[in-house]
Amino acid sequence: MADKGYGYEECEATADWLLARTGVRPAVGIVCGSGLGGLADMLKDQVAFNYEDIPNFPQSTVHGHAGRLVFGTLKGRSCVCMQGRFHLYEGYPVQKITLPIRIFKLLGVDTVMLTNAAGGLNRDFKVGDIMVIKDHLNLPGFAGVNPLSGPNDERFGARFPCMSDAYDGALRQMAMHVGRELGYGDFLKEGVYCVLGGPSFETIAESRMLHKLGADAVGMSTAHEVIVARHCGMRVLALSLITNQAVMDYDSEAKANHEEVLETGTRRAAQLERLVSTMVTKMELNNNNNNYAGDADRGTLACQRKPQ
Ligand SMILES: O=P(O)(O)O[C@H]1O[C@H](CO)[C@@H](O)[C@H]1O
Ligand code: HPA
Repeated sequence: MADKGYGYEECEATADWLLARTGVRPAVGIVCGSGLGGLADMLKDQVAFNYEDIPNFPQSTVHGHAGRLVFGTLKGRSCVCMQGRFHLYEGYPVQKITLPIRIFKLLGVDTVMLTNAAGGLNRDFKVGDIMVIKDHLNLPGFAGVNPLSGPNDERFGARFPCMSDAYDGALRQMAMHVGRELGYGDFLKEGVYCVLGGPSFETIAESRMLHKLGADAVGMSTAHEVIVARHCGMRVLALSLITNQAVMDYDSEAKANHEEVLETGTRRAAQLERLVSTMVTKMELNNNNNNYAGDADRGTLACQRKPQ
């Protein structure tokens, strides 16, 4: 594994390289979805690195993914933010696109907040809705494309990690609560995200099938990152911005396109940023009073056995 460029030693070398260049010790790691890179601009006292300068890091190739790793503070809490993520369709192995999540872990992150742009499959969803992800369907995983494939390194986590608790219940509850408090009740939803390999958008038959399988939204990211984050014991919150309706009628004239995805991102960016930043504030407060203590640790202990 190590010779492929995404083993423990590579992650450690990258984490050490970053830690030597910033005093920020992040507790929260944020991943920005397509068109949602403005989240990184919320960080104060920034120390930023271009992906091309970071050893072992993949390069962003997708419009709407700037390719910068930004350290800083959000309402006083130390964070690191990926302004741009990697996708299977960019040609990287799934282990490489999720490498930054393992680097988050080695930087000291314990909570990962992921965002993405997704197509709505649930007919009750509208463009502009924010969906708190409660579960996922990993379709590439059905074909053996799983970031944990290959030798397992116990320093990250167990061979067979549990995924029934992938999306932290307390954080989801907090997102719904904070969202309603911010007045987002009308466009805040909960649902199941389905990841596909992309880059082609879905056919009508595929969208209908995914909906029948129980997916509320479809995209080309996130689930792999979640699997890796949970494998190494971080707790996870993930939010989808419904940027377009998946086309499900043969009469429809609509055509999915990346420009619409980015436009919707721009329109809802401020609200999404506010939701994320308010949550970070509350998490900090609740570290003291435990109201929103995540269930990740319990889940991890239940699911992972330490090497004997
Ligand atoms: O999941 P993010 O990175 O937000 O991007 C989504 O937007 C792109 C399609 O427009 C795809 O890459 C899809 O996964
Ligand atoms: N399908 C897949 N990925 C997406 C979509 C979609 O409709 N919208 C944004 N990302």
